[in-house]
Amino acid sequence: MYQIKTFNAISPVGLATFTAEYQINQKDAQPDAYLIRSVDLHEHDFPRSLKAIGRCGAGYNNIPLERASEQGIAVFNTPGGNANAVKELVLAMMILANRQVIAAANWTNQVQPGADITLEAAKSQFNGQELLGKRLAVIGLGHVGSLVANAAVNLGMEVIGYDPYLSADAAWQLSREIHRAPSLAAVVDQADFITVHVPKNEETTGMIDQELISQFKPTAVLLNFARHGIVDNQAVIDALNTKRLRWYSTDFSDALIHGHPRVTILPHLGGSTVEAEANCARMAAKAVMTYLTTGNLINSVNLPALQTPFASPERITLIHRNIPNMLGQISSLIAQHQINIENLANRAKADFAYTIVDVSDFANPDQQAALIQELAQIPAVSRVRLIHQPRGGNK
Ligand SMILES: NC(=O)c1ccc[n+]([C@@H]2O[C@H](COP(=O)([O-])OP(=O)(O)OC[C@H]3O[C@@H](n4cnc5c(N)ncnc54)[C@H](O)[C@@H]3O)[C@@H](O)[C@H]2O)c1
Ligand SMILES: O=C(O)[C@H](O)COP(=O)(O)O
Repeated sequence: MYQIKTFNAISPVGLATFTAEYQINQKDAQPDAYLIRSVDLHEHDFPRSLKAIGRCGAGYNNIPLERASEQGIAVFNTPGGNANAVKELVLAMMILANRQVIAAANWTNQVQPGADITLEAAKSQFNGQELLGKRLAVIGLGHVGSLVANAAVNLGMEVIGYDPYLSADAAWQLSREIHRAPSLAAVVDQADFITVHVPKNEETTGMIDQELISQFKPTAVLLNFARHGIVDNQAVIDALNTKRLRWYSTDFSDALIHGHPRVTILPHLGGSTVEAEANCARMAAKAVMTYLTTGNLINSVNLPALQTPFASPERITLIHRNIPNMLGQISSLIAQHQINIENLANRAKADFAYTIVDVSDFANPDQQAALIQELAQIPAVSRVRLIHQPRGGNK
């Protein structure tokens, strides 16, 4: 029986994906895996039993990846699982900003009941503009950015994108009508809307800063539904107050922007739809179950993708540092026990690597335990697991 511990509100549809071999939130259980959303795990101590973290969502800056790898924990996210939900909200926020929807609805609510709110004098203060023909800059053209960009093309907008790391798969998703900018300065030039869809990391923290905002059209609307801190909020407030920016819409609040009349803040709602929450929880549950029962890695963010069918009923998996002679040490220990390697797969991702070794049968349980212990003692190995091929197929 595997033990799953959840943090945050995880969709019941996703939790129902777990089969009978899994218990969820059992009291006093040693968790094999966490299922989480945005809970901040940077100060959290991982129990030794923990082998996997499934992040039901896209962003994983709430998880200490280096420490997870060092402690032999595979971390998974759910790429694209909530992208449509974010796309729809970003489109809504562009329309809200351009049609003064919130201000007009608030005004209507506070006039005397029965007053003629359709009078020209009253309604002309809420005159808006259309999206058709306006220029949208999309920074980051991954799962969310590409959907926003394509939808904006379909709404008749002129779309220009910037993504220096665009994958070939992501490029295939993009409408051919989307222009590609060579730099941040070029993408924001003359844009009516600028929307940011990059992960938060060292490079992207503060990427929308005072200098970049000074190159916006003063009538531009800025949208940040990616992460707090990617946009420099002080620079936004300065630009709004000096009429260098028209509007800021974001999913992330702080004291600097709170209550500003030309800022719309939502309580991190981008991925909060029934459909997106179910998609993400289902994807995370599947990745965690696959990893626990087969050792195969799908959608891991700290370890490489590695999937291989069982070549024999016994499989050893190892998470280790990506340094020379790891495979030499692993295979010679296995050979010392007169055990044959039926298949070996290895792949690295940055400082860590993952190895799957399918081996011939052990002579007895003692030999099995001895080998696993010896492998775990190799310096730079952070986790060794022995997995028996699941019944009912070669997954
Ligand atoms: N508000 C929400 O609820 C919500 C929901 C989903 C995602 N997000 C956030 O949005 C981010 C993007 O989500 P996604 O699913 O599209 O991720 P993704 O990984 O599919 O796409 C991110 C894209 O950003 C690009 N990129 C990385 N660094 C860049 C840089 N310096 N300049 C330009 N482009 C860069 C990458 O090449 C990639 O194509 C997530 O990391 C998460 O933080 C927020
Ligand atoms: O990165 C994400 O997927 C979003 O920010 C959603 O976060 P949430 O799961 O806390 O709503």
